[in-house]
Amino acid sequence: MRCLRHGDADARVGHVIWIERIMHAFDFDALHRLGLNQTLAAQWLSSPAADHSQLMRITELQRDCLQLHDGRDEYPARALPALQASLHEAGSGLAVGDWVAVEAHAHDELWVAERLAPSTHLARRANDGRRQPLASNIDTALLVMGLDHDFNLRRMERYLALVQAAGVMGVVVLTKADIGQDVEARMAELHRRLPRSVPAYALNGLDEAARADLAPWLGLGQTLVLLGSSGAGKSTLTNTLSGSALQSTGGVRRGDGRGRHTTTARSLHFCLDGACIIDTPGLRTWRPDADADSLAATFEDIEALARHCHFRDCQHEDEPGCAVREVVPADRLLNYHKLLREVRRSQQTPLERKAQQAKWKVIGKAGKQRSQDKRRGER
Ligand SMILES: Nc1nc2c(ncn2[C@@H]2O[C@H](COP(=O)(O)OP(=O)(O)OP(=O)(O)O)[C@@H](O)[C@H]2O)c(=O)[nH]1
Ligand SMILES: [Zn+2]
Repeated sequence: MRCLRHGDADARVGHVIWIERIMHAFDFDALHRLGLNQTLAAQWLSSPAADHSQLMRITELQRDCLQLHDGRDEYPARALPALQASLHEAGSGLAVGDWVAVEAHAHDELWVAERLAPSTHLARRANDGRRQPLASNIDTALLVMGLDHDFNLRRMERYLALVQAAGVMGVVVLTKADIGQDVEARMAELHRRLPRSVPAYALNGLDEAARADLAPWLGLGQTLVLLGSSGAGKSTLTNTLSGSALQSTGGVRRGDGRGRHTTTARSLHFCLDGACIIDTPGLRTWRPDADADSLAATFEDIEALARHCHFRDCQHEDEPGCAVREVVPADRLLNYHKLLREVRRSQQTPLERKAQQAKWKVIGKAGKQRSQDKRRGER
């Protein structure tokens, strides 16, 4: 992908045509196909920006260069420095999936002037502690896990907790049901461990039937992401859901069923059943991020039981009168504690982390000193 530069004659001619073409009336149907829902549409139409700019969705983002989609075509664009600054100040930033107000300025460039508040937002914590936006306006996360050696309930629980904490619906998809062992036993194990409200499917990602299984999540106007470890079957399932195996390879255009053509973006796949899938490199290597409160909300069984523990600050380890330990499976409890620790650590600023490390160092030294003293005393 490249951004347009001034003086790039060929690009400029093409661009003038784009500008004339894109400045058309609001077309809900075209944008609905890109994942726009009624709520966001109403939010847009009531904003002043709707009078003089165009609503588009970010389909790709590399440094300052953006790719935008208007439901018909893709366009390169940049974000206005003022927008970047205000988002940065709020500890946020643009992400694939954001809906934005686009202005065509005189010097034949498209500029993103505003962002519609996203309904949901997946982010990760970078090494320096900053939040790094990954994807916005996601309705459903398909949590993909293979029924082979990939199967790991603890990891599934972790994905689920963290997408739910971001307000995204988590749906468990166990792939490789055609070759997996103990499929029924593993499904039963999953149902015992996870809340009953979590939908779960075992399927063969290579089989067309997967579309029927997942139909409730694939309707028009829905946006999905697929999360899971490498080799779990995300690409395979994306291909099956988007029918790309049926399309001639290399073709980037396909009909949208209404005689019009829609350009397929690299990070955005259109499902045969109407939904779109966002797939960016960042999501592939996603390290989930959430705050302690929303995490606790997804382990509400533990939080509810904890109110009946004898001690108010019960850690549910070996305290007497613990109401949690005897009901909640030990492994789930262990996972919960591990996640909480991780979340607390990731919420620290670099300075706080340093202070904590220094504290542990002092405690460690004191411990060493004590055991040395003790040994000396024993001699
Ligand atoms: N038999 C069978 N094979 C599957 C299924 N799903 C995926 N595979 C195979 O598993 C391998 C990995 O699948 P991918 O779809 O590439 O996995 P991925 O999650 O996209 O992996 P990354 O791109 O590394 O993140 C491929 O050889 C697929 O053909 C399934 O449901 N059944
Ligand atoms: Zn307890």
